Amino acid sequence: MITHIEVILAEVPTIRPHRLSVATMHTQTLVLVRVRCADGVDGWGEATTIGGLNYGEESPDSIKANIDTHIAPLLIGMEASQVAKAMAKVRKVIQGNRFAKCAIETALLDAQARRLGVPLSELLGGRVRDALPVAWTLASGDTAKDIAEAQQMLELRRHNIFKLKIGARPVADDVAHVLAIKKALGDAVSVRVDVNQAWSELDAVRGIAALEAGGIDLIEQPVRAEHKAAMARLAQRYAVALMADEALHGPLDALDFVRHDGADVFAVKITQSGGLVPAAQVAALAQLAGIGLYGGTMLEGGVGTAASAQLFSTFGELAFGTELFGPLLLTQEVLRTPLVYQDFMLQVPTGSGLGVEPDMDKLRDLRRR
Ligand SMILES: O=C(O)C[C@H]1C=CC(=O)O1
Ligand SMILES: [Mn+2]
Repeated sequence: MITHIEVILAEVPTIRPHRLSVATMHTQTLVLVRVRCADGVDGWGEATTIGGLNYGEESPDSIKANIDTHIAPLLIGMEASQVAKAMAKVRKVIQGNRFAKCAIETALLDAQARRLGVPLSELLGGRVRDALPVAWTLASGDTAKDIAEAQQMLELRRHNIFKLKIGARPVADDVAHVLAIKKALGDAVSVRVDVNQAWSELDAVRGIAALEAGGIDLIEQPVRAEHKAAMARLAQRYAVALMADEALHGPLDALDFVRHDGADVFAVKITQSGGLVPAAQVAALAQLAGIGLYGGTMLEGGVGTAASAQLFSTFGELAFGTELFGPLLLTQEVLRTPLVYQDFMLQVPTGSGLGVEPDMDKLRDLRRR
């Protein structure tokens, strides 16, 4: 039986300012959810987002308030091992709140997988890969600093895929910044961009043409999420891969993209999709339709990153890799044993459930009071 649900907000400084077109991050507010059950098993989930309300319509504060006030009371007293029944109740009664739903579903699945003594991936169809390629995001705001950071990552053999955050400056300045980095890093390195919705369709026509000619591999969410028709026109116009991110809020959006040939690649995010199970449906639609897959992040800490890794390990096709580097952007580790990044890959945890344990002493120090 589910007995307690607790939401912990923990403030963790980033290793450097992280500049997106919608926000500059100096700290990340981790949103952690702990579900406790009468049989003594605990489950953990994460609902971390970016930039308060700058990126999406749920903030750390709204997630905590809505779980505490509206979602937890629905679940207390329900059978903890019947995860699908519990989530069906939440999805029937609660509108929106995808991040909150994701954290709750993750925690229930973590607890159930621990009970069964299997990694969470085995409740999601089963893992077909034990390690995931991981991109690093260059977002210092300075071309020379970004090049030095990328070269350091290559030397450490931590990342050989780089995503550049653009869209805050004029298109020509951004293009010059990206192509200078691509030129410095060379052909063996994959360079991608994330515009985070900042361009008009006309900006995008000009920007994408220049980036494609300069050897950039992937263009993420160039136009506003609502402008799906513009995204489809761009995807059909250019050979370079176009990826949907903010426009993808779960399986129904994925179906819409499939129907309209609206994107070449999907950034699958467990929080944006509303949970691990709907995120698996997004991926299934992509695979059936021949759309490429990329494992996205909301810059979660170790709990959410492990949850995403458990799901992404089940993807048969993962042509564009993942960006599960969230814990590496933070100055503090919140797991008792950190996730392992080596040889350009994240090792998928092998223990039962998520395969990670939050460090309660650390969380006590970092939690917002
Ligand atoms: O993809 C996003 O829009 C969000 C995020 C992922 C990596 C990063 O640096 O920001
Ligand atoms: Mn993105």
